[in-house]
Amino acid sequence: MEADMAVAVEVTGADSTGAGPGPGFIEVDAVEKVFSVRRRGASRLRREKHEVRAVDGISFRVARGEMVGYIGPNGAGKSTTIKMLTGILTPSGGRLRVAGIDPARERTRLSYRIGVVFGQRTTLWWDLPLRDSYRLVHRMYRIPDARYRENLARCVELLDLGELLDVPVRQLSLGQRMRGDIAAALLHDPDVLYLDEPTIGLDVVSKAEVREFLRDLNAERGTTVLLTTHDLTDIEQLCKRVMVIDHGRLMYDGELAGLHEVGRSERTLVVDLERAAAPIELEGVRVVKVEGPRQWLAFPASRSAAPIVTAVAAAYPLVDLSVREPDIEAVIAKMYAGRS
Ligand SMILES: Nc1ncnc2c1ncn2[C@@H]1O[C@H](COP(=O)(O)OP(=O)(O)OP(=O)(O)O)[C@@H](O)[C@H]1O
Repeated sequence: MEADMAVAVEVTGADSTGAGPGPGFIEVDAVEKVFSVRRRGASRLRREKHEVRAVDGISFRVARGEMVGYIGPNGAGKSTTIKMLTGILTPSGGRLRVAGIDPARERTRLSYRIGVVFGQRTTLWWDLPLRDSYRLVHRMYRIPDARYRENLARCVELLDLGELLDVPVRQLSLGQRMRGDIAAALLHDPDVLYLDEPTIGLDVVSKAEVREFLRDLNAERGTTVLLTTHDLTDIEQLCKRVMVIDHGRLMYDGELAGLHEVGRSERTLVVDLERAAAPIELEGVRVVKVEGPRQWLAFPASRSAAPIVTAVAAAYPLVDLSVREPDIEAVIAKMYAGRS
């Protein structure tokens, strides 16, 4: 990890974020998950046993009513963490509690307190109309009739499901199905909602609708939300706090603004030259990309862009230029690049 990224690994203290050693609604202490896999070894004949440390000693606290983003690249360990928090997987080490319940030991009891939405899979019955799926959820969770009716009416209104209740799930669009899935996860009034890629594949309008609903749910009901996503706009619009996991380890736990802070270490000057040229060589400037006559020059954010612009303009005929602040994706990509 680069020196200027050091701030990224500082884990915030116990306070409004719920992080740190104090009690939390979700408590994760030095949790590990090691998978044993068999792969073909050098001999190609025998399969050798390997260990995959999917989650490698993670600790965090989430306070009741918090909405926290849980992000990281593919294979970082996000789903494995969520599966342990639902009780589907048993940790290899460490301690977990959700609403005071040990998920692996009391999975059924926990299921009444949590809701889970996987963006890439549906928990609804494919051939049944939405309404029938909800009736099954009603029975499965033994939701009192009045509460069920009230919750269903609220979800139908806020998620705009009225016209869809009698449509078989397989005929719903992805966005409609996602709204249907979110409703199914909330009919039993869970205290905690785990969302795994809730906006994946949705169009801009559907994404906005899902985000608005989640924001209202959190504000009105105080539902604790742990949100896994590759879409950082989800995080920007929903979560003050974000945790970044990579190679099974927590790399960052803090305010989203902190990630921007990290990113401010470097800015980019984009120059359009009159014609293509070799990468520009200037002290303290790094050429990150060249595309025909356009070059991207990264420089420390603490430096002014003016002398760089002057130097480039003196050496090359310039057509256009702009200075770009890093976006959050670039910041996170940089964090990962720094680690590897
Ligand atoms: N059942 C399993 N058996 C063996 N290895 C597994 C198993 N489940 C996950 N892994 C491995 O553990 C690591 C973490 O996987 P995980 O699915 O938790 O990552 P992720 O962050 O959710 O990734 P993605 O964003 O791609 O869903 C990966 O190397 C994965 O291959």
